[in-house]
Amino acid sequence: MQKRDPQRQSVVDVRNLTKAYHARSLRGRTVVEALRGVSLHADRGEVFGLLGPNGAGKTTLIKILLGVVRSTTGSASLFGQPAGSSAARMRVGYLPESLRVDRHHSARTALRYYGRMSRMSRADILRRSDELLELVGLRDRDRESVRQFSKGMYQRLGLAQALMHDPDLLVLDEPTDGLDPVGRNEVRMVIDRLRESGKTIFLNSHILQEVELICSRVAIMAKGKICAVGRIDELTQSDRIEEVQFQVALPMVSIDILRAKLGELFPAAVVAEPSQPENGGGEIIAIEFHLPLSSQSEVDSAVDRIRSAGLSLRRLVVRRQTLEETFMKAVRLGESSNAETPSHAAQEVLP
Ligand SMILES: Nc1ncnc2c1ncn2[C@@H]1O[C@H](COP(=O)(O)OP(=O)(O)OP(=O)(O)O)[C@@H](O)[C@H]1O
Repeated sequence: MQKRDPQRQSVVDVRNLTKAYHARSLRGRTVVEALRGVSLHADRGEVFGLLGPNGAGKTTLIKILLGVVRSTTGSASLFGQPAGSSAARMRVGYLPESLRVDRHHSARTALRYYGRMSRMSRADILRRSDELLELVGLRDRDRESVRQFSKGMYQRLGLAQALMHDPDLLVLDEPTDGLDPVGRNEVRMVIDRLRESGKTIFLNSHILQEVELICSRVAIMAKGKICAVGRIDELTQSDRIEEVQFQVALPMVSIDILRAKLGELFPAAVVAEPSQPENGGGEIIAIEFHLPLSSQSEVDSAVDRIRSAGLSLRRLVVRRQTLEETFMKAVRLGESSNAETPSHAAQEVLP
């Protein structure tokens, strides 16, 4: 069980949050339990990622944090203030999934507009716009119509608008969705700079690769519950090995001899490929096989056995669990068991 560092400043603190939507349909009144006892926290300077399949409850959780939707039970606070209170709202910036900026705006006039909405003074709007246009790399394009912007530029402008009132927490809904690799990289770089400057970022994304690159911690949600939460290396148990593939070779033997030798050494070996004679003349016979190993020490001892049997190790591929595999496992488990028991990394201690 993980202990939280008491020195860390909690920014987002969610405890036993539930949300039931009451909806009317042709079948009468229905209740949708969008959140069913969600607890999580994000600390200052963290980039926290929320992952989950459609309908998991991510947007509902974000809406509660922003004070747009009220929870049914439980608590959500930002900087120790109830989510939705004006004290909490003042410290949050939000980039929605599809920000709409009127096409007649330039980056500069759009920021002026958002600054006025935040009741900033003219001088502050000017100063802040300069800083932010620099930060998001739009300083040279600040007077062009946003009509000419690429999606990546548009999204960077979105980040700048969310930062106008200098919030300490940024909530980003699918910040890199629909961007090409260059656009994603640009947005990622801005997020990195913000993290370095001490901002906390809470983002919702379904692009696992992206989350892996950006986030320091993630929570995986399914059916309104958290099924796993922790650092990516904890969740993927980065020391945990999924599959090990070997290629070994022996000179001047037949494939049958090599197979027999392998069978003696590793009865559990699954031979993947028939032998490929090398050197044209078939003097070296190589064979590929998989072993069901799950730890580095098992790999080490398999390598020792291969060497002491006089075999030459040609290739060794150790495949570890990816975030996608972790995600799929966590979601499947969460959906089948209603996520009553979160994975071990989920059992973080709340103070
Ligand atoms: N206003 C609403 N009224 C009734 N049901 C709702 C409402 N908003 C969301 N829901 C339901 O609550 C559940 C969670 O929805 P939510 O939008 O929070 O999920 P999500 O993880 O954000 O999904 P997606 O990735 O598709 O946006 C879904 O079953 C959804 O249909």
